[in-house]
Amino acid sequence: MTDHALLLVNLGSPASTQVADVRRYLNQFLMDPYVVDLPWPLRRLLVSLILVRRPAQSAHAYASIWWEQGSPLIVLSRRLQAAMQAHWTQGPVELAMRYGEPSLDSVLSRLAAQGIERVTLAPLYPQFADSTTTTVIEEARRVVRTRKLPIRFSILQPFFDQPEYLDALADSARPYLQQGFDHLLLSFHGLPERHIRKLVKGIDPQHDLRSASSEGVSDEVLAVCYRSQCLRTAEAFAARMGLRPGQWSVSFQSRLGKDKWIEPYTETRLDELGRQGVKKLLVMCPAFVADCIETLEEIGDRGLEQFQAAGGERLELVPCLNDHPSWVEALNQLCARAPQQI
Ligand SMILES: C=CC1=C(C)c2cc3[nH]c(cc4nc(cc5[nH]c(cc1n2)c(C)c5CCC(=O)O)C(CCC(=O)O)=C4C)c(C)c3C=C
Ligand SMILES: [Fe+2]
Ligand SMILES: [Fe+2]
Repeated sequence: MTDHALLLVNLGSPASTQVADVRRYLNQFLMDPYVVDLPWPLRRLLVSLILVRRPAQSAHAYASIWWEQGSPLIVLSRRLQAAMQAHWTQGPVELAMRYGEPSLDSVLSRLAAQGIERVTLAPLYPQFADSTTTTVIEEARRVVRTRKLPIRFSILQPFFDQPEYLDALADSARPYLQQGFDHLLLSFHGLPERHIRKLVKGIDPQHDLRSASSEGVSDEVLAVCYRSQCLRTAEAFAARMGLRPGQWSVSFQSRLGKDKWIEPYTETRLDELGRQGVKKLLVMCPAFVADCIETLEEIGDRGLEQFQAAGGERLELVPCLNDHPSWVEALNQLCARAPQQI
């Protein structure tokens, strides 16, 4: 059978580091109601305000990490796509981005024109959030509906606690941990607390968004609570690596706007760790499967400066899974058991 495609989907990047391209990308990204979850008039107003200064700042940041072949996120995702093709024998392996190019619309239309009727859709996010997983699935469904494409989906489920993903994380990080370190910080992308509260309120309105551990969280809450899923990933990783309590901690990065985001903030932890006398800090970012502006610039550049200003000496960024062979194998196994949608 060669008519069953695998479609990897990541977030996407601006077309270039030009301010106009960054503004176009940020506008598409932030006007997504799953990302800025306000009614349209308020969303339009808030995003327009963000677009006054942010595009120039972000363009500068993108320019500092951009590669000759393009955005690291896209280049690394292409490498993963190429590596996956050797494992996925049921049909083509394609890559789409939720924002920017290649769009879900263009890739799904091309697959349908080639006669592909089954697609395993793989949102490349280990932990579930409406602003990442849900928006990919809904956009893919919208394209199929509006273009009347004869495509049926299987969908890769969030894999934050799956042994294949955790083993791949352990394999890719092990050489860095073996070199020795004073502390390991697992920095996940943040999320406004409101995004989680609205999902858990019908299940457990008292769910604690400050807890230090995912222990005792019910399966129902765990299924929708991004923060608990991040904690669960970190705890399982620490157990696999035999880390002692106090040797590692979790934080959340990339806060945007004035809303309350999930804590502790990575910025705060970098200051604390530097002041507490940590000299060699390892940072890994398990919410990202590919290195991107958030890992390379926010942690690798700005995070390092901040850590050193607080008294730290070395900050080593553990690369994301990218196209690590263990991850390629793991992703193939996870995708092979993705449930078919009705
Ligand atoms: C890993 C999961 C991610 C979640 C959850 C997420 C939520 C989220 N992000 C923003 C705002 C921005 N994120 C930006 C970059 C970015 N975000 C993710 C992943 C998640 N985002 C990735 C992989 C990237 C990198 C893109 C790249 O091209 O390298 C940016 C753009 C960069 C910048 O200007 O800082 C913004 C803005 C919100 C508001 C949000 C949840 C509500
Ligand atoms: Fe983001
Ligand atoms: Fe960021």
